[in-house]
Amino acid sequence: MDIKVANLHFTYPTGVEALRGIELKVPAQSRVAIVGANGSGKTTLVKHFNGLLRPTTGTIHIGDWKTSDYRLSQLARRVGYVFQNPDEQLFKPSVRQELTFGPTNLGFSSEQIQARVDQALELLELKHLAEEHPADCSFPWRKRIAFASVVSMDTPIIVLDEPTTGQDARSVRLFGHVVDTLHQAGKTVIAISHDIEFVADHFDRVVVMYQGQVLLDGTPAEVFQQEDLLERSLVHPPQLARLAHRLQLGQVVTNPEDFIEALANEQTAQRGKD
Ligand SMILES: Nc1ncnc2c1ncn2[C@@H]1O[C@H](COP(=O)(O)OP(=O)(O)OP(=O)(O)O)[C@@H](O)[C@H]1O
Repeated sequence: MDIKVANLHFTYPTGVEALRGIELKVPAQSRVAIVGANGSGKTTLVKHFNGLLRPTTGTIHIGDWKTSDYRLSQLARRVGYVFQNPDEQLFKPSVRQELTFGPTNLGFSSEQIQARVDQALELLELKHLAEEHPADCSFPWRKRIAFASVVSMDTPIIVLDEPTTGQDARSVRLFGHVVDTLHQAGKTVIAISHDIEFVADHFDRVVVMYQGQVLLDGTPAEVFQQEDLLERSLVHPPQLARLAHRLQLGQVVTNPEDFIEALANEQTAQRGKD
């Protein structure tokens, strides 16, 4: 299901002009990371996708739905939103009930609900906590529960706001695996993230925001070579990309395999010159 944002402006009641003319098209089954400095408008933008915020001017289409024509509860069928702070999201007395709430509200049959809840518990490795109260779990686990409670809704689009904050390396790897699995299942995953290695490893497209506008939009390789513009938006390319740049390897690399290949190519080229 495509997302189309046209000339989106949003001003908070306080007068802060948070979005200033956003144009964005996200085709179905995309993996898009939104990066940028604090206050650049990332959260304000994604909150428009599921109707948590409504445009001051401009339009958003989710598939054939213009969001301004639909209620929040209707948009929840198409866009699942995982809050940055899980405590804004979790309110049920057990993890299982938390995961059951969304699909129940969407009107799935009890068998479908059971299947979705079991899949989400399995995918996010939460089975052992199914009967626990979310409030008794630590912050990283509450974030994981919040993530699972949106996965269980089985929406075609999932938005993650800073998913890896506070997570250890193992959980970051798991979250990356979940992003890849959702993508393979045909879903669009959009993540706001300051974790640039996570972005480089699991997303095909990077949108850089700056002062309420889209500053850069492209593949990780295209975006990470724009060092000057990234500097302005306080985004640091992944360490490997910076190292490759310092070594003048002549291409943008974001993973170890590409780095080794680029280094080997460079050495071969050097030997050819000697
Ligand atoms: N509820 C609000 N009321 C008034 N102004 C707000 C509100 N939420 C955000 N803002 C302002 O809108 C601008 C964009 O904020 P937003 O949270 O969208 O940025 P962000 O890029 O997501 O930042 P962060 O990385 O810190 O989450 C900022 O100037 C922020 O102070």
